[in-house]
Amino acid sequence: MRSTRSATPHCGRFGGDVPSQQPILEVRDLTVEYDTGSSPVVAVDSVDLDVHAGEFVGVVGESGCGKSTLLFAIVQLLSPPAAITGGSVHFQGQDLVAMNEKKLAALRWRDYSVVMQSAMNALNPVKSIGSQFRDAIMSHDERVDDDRPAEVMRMVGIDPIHLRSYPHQLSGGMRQRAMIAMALLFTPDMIIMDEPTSALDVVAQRSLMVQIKELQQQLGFAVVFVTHDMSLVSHFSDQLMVMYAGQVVEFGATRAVFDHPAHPYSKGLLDAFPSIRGPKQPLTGIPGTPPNLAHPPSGCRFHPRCPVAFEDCPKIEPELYQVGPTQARCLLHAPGRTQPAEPVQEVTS
Ligand SMILES: Nc1ncnc2c1ncn2[C@@H]1O[C@H](COP(=O)(O)OP(=O)(O)OP(=O)(O)O)[C@@H](O)[C@H]1O
Repeated sequence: MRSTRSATPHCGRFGGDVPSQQPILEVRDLTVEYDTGSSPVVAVDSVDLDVHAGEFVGVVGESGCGKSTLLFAIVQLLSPPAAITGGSVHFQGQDLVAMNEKKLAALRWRDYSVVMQSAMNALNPVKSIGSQFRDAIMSHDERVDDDRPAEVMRMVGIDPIHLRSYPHQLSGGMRQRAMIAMALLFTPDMIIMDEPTSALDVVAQRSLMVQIKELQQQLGFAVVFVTHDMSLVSHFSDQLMVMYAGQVVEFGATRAVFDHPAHPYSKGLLDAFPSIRGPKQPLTGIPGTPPNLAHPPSGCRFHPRCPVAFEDCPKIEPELYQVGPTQARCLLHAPGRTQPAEPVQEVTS
C-alpha cells in the first residue's frame, strides 16, 4: 500500500512568502473555450495556479464564473463543446494536457482524485459501493491491502458494512463520504473537489468539511476546492482564488484576502455573507449580474458592477498586481495609479 505523507507548511505563488518546495500542480495561462457555433464562450481565461503538497486552495466566485470548467480542465475531464485552447497543466512535473487517456487513467485515483458535486451522479447506481471500490482498485496496476476499502470507509466515518450497500441505500451525506473514501483508496497527492458539500444540509456540510480537513492534515494530500460559499473557505482553505468572468481577480492567503480584500469583487463577495467574527453588519449583495462570457465587458470585466470604477476601468484591461501579500486584478492597484475620491459612474442593480 502507498505510504501516507505529512503536510508541509508553504504558500502559493502569489502568497507573499517563498514556497518551501516545487508545486505539485502548476497551471499556466490556461484557457478554455466552449464552442457555441458563434462567438466562443471563454469560460477560463489565462488562469495561473500553483498548488503545493498538503495545501488547501479554495476557488470561489459567483455561478458561471468558470470554477467548474477550470477544475474539469485541470483533470482533463472536459468534453465537447469545451476544449483547452491555450496554456498548460503540469502535475508532479507531467504535462496533463499532452497526456493520452491511458496515462491519465493511470494517474487518476492513484495520484490525484476527483470528487464532484453529486455523488449520486458519480456513483454507479446498480453496483454496491464495495464493488465500485474494487473496480477502481483493479483498474490500476497497484497493490492495495485487502482491508483498504474498509479502512477508507472508517476514515470518513462510515461503517464498512456499507461496502455492501448500493448508493440509493445511503443518505446524501453518506454518499458524498463514500465518494471521498473512494478518492482516498490510493492515498493520492491531490484531491480536486467541486462543491462536494453543496447538496447537504448545513450540519452535514460542516461535519463533512471538518472531516475532509482532518484527513487532509493527517494524510498530507493537497486539495483544490471549488465553492460559492465564502464561509466554508474562510474556515478550511490556506490559499484563496477569487474568480470573476473566467479570470482570477484575486489570489492570496485566505486570511489576508478576508482581512484586506484588494479587489472590489472580493469585497462584494465578503459583504454578501454573514461573518461570525466582529460586529454584526447588514449584508449587501453585488449589484447587477455576471457578464455573458461570449461578450465580456471591455477593460476590467467587473467595471459595470463595481462601486469604485473610474474612467480608465472600461478602457484598460487590468493585470494581476501585487497588493501586499495578495494579488488583485484591479486598476486601483496598478503601479503609479491613485484611487479617485469618487466613483465616476452609476452602478446598475
Ligand atoms: N455547454 C456549454 N456551452 C456553452 N457555454 C457553457 C457550457 N457550459 C458552461 N458554459 C459557460 O461557461 C461558463 C462557466 O461555467 P462553469 O459551470 O464553469 O461556472 P461555475 O463558476 O462552475 O458555475 P456554478 O457555480 O454554477 O457551477 C458559464 O458562463 C457558462 O455559461
